[in-house]
Parts: sequence; C-alpha cells; structure tokens
Amino acid sequence: MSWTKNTWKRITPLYEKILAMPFNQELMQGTLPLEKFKFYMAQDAYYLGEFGKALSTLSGRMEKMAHVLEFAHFAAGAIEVERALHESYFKTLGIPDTIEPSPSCLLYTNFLLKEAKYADLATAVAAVLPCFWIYKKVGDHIFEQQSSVENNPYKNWIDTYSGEAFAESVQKAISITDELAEQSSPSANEAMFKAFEMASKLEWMFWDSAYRLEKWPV
Ligand SMILES: Cc1ncc(CO)c(N)n1
Repeated sequence: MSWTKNTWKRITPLYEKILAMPFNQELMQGTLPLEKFKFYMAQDAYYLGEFGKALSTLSGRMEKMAHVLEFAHFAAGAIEVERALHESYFKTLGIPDTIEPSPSCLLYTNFLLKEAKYADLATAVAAVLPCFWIYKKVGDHIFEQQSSVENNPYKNWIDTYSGEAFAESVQKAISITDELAEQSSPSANEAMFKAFEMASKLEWMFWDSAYRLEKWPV
C-alpha cells in the first residue's frame, strides 16, 4: 500500500473529528456566525502567506526540477489566494489589513516553516500535505451536502476547495509525497507520518481557534 493510502487510513478518526467540528458543520449549513468566519478569514490570510513561504523553501530544496517547479507553483497559488482574499472578503467584510496571528495560527505556521527549513525533505513534504489534502476532503464533503442548503453565504469558500484547480494541486502533492516515501526507509516513513499527524492536529486546532475567537492569554 502506498504511504499516502496507509497514512489516510491512520488519520481517518482525526479527519472524522474535523468534519464533526461545529465550525465545519455550521459552515456547511450556512449558519456559522459571520464574526467567526471573519476571524477565520483574517487568520487564514496570515496562514496562507506563511504557507506560501514554506512551500517556496521546499521548492528550493527539491532535487528533481519537475518538483522544484511544482512547489514553486504551489507557493504562487497560496500567495495568490492570500492576495485575492484581501481584494474580496477583506473589503466586503471590513477586515483590517494587518493581522496579528492567534496562538494556534502562529503555532501552525511556525511548525510548517520549521519543518520546511530543517526537517528531512520527505518529512517536510509530509508536513505540508494535510494543508492540501484535508482541505480537499473537507471541501468535497461540504460540497456534497450542499444540495439541501439554499443561498449559503459561504458558497465561495466551498467552491474554492471543492473545485478542479485545487484538486489538481492536491493530486500532485500526494504523488510527490509517495515518490519521496518510496525512496525513504521505514523509520523515515514513520517520521513522515508523525509530521503529517501533527499538521492534521494543527488543522483541527486552527478551526477550533476560529470558532472560539481565540485570544492571547496575556
Ligand atoms: C489553515 C489552512 N489550511 C489549509 C488551507 C488550504 O490551503 C487553508 N487555506 N488554511
């Protein structure tokens, strides 16, 4: 079984917890309070900027030119979405341009940047994979449940992550990860799993922190 297939099997209970989160359930129903969505959007713009930098770092670490190029495309994609958020949601929702990251957002982005720079290459790639794959799965799931919901105010968000363009990137990220996993030892494959699991937990925390409108304790 491929590394990604096995990993998804192991991560399924956590993925199911993510689907059941009130943030995602209410987003799916269109009942998520706007204040929580705005908080999420602002934090996600910060996240995407840092995610883009992590992908850029990974691009430069790749050995195969095809992979250098793919990761450069992923990085550009993340920054373009970040820019688009400022032009669309930020303006319509009145979100200020400068964003202070919440504790969970800073924890997640700093984890990704640290892995991208210092971890073994295959592990570093495994650390960024949940950002692609979990969003794709969550986006698809929410999209499939949409038939019963009319005029969902969060339709734009849902369309982005259930769309074809994002699906293509996710597929590429999965196949690059499997390629690197095949060239790695069993113990390196387990280190990859640990990084994937950590990033998946941080995805859960990111949604949870938005739902709680997380503040710094001091
Ligand atoms: C927190 C988070 N993870 C993943 C994505 C998708 O790239 C996103 N926009 N935000």
